[in-house]
Amino acid sequence: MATENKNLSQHDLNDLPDCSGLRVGVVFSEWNDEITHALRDGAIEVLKSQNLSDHNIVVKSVPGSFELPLGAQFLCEHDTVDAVVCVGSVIRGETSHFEYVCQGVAHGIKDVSLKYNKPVIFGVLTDDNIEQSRARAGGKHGNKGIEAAVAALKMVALQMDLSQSNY
Ligand SMILES: Nc1c(NC[C@H](O)[C@H](O)[C@H](O)CO)[nH]c(=O)[nH]c1=O
Ligand SMILES: CC(=O)[C@@H](O)COP(=O)(O)O
Repeated sequence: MATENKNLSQHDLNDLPDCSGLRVGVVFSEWNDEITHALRDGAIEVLKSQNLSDHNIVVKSVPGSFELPLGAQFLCEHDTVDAVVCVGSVIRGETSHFEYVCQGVAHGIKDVSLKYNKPVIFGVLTDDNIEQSRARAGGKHGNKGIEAAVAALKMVALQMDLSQSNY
């Protein structure tokens, strides 16, 4: 569903189980920090709204979006997080570097998620210009950081449900 004219950050978390015992990492990149800080803060807002303690929201930064997968892997390797939310902002420049960064971070995040068998969420904006980014980091199209944190909690709930079911 295209984002155009839609706020995709509207969500219903009422069907989530108690999240107060969860520990979730938020890894954000420093490139385009006007955008990434808004995404980061939106993600943290969701986690706090679901009663995660400040101690259990592990916030780390990396230089750029290309480093998000390794930052997430560091957390999975050295911490007991139940999920990791990765947020970044990649904005197209003059060269094909944009394509390589976007592909690398998308595949990298997916790979870490599967390697550690836990939700590692792709909350990375891949925009043609800063206006598109602003619209998706708290503007008319919502906040992709919120969406990413919602996805993380829903995937943890799914994993916990299936691990406890006696099928
Ligand atoms: N141009 C953007 C970058 N570029 C930097 C890379 O992400 C990476 O840090 C560098 O290639 C060293 O490995 N990163 C963003 O997050 N956003 C951009 O728009
Ligand atoms: C996504 C990027 O790395 C890009 O913003 C860098 O800009 P340029 O392609 O003009 O070097």
